[in-house]
Amino acid sequence: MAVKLPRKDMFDLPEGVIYLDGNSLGPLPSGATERTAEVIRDEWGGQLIKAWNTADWMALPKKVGDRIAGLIGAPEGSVATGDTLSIKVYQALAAALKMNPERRVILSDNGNFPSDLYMAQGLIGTIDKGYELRTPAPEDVAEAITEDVAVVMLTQVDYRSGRMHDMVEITRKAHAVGAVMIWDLAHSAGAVPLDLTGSNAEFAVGCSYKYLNGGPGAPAFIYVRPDLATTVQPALAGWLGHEAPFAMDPEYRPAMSTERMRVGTPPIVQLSLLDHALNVWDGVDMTDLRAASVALSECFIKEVEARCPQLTLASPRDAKERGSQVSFAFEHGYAAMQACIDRGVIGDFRAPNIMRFGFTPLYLDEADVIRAAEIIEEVIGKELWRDPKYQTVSKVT
Ligand SMILES: Cc1ncc(COP(=O)(O)O)c(C=O)c1O
Ligand SMILES: Nc1c(O)cccc1C(=O)C[C@H](N)C(=O)O
Repeated sequence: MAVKLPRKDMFDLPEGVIYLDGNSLGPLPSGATERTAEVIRDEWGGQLIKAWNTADWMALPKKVGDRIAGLIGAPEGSVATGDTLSIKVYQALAAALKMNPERRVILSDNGNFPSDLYMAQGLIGTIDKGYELRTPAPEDVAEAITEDVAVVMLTQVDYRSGRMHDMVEITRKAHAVGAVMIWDLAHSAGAVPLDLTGSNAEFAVGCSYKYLNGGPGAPAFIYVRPDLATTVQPALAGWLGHEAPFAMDPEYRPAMSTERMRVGTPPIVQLSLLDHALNVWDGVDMTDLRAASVALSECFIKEVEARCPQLTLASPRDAKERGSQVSFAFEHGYAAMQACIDRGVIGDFRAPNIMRFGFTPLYLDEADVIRAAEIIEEVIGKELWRDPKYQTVSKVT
């Protein structure tokens, strides 16, 4: 049975904070501290190296991958976890290029997260076979899927604007010209309903520290379409992707499953925390979540636009074209965001002028959104952002 949203009691949020940054780093799920302490004390401390077997640590990446699969419309056994998202982007891209050896074009868009583009640039430099990375504007991507494209690699929900690509339609276009499709779901997993199986995409990747609330540095995931799981060639051929890691075979023989996308030792403490964090999704219907996310975002846009004519909506106005975040452009966005944070409304800033707010119906309701809009109105209307203390830009924005 679907549970009612929000589930605020399932998170340990600080008093007096309206958290609109779960799209960058999800908050601490209740009980996660205790679960993590238990893993450290009882499993690592008490069982030492035996815990790989006695606590079944080695099975944890797959267990967590199966739970994530359930949230992204993928079958059991199709998702491997570990490493960072940047690494998983590299792995997916390297494998995808091998599937299309005659072509030399990687198509992405110029709104993609820089690390995805850097990974492509780095890989191209390493292979050194004349590959080209094309990055048209997001709205021109569909048109740019031409017969010379080897791989289309896109982030479904744009990290800055929240603009959402049509996963089914773009994948269909990619396949129509014989290109391989990779989706980065960093800003989608746990934010919008997904049907990876239905999309027919070959690969998807994502992180678990945003809407999945796995904590800073939580492991990433990679989906491989099941029919490719035993043929895809992992470029990062680590020992834990080997069919029999403890055979200590000097020859690499990939596992006959998606587990071949594993590389090295899994981060057990962080995976255990993520496994615990995923409990909040039990019984959540993603259609209900989406409906609540749209309602919160629409309410926020309406309230902020009515109160702050100085801000310009930088996200699509049509909810169908947006993920679960809303961005506003404002020349003094950095300072204004610091002033909001000081008053308990936590969003973030993305250069050059974007104030970014994430909507996570697991722990937000309409009253939070209206209160946040009131505080933003105060900051903008009274020009509180002019205070000199908000002008120094921190290392992490
Ligand atoms: C779309 C997207 N891709 C890649 C990354 C990089 O992820 P990581 O730092 O985990 O490698 C991020 C976030 O930082 C992201 O939002
Ligand atoms: N991964 C991050 C980090 O290590 C520090 C600060 C922010 C992040 C983020 O995830 C940024 C995020 N991908 C974004 O959309 O901007």
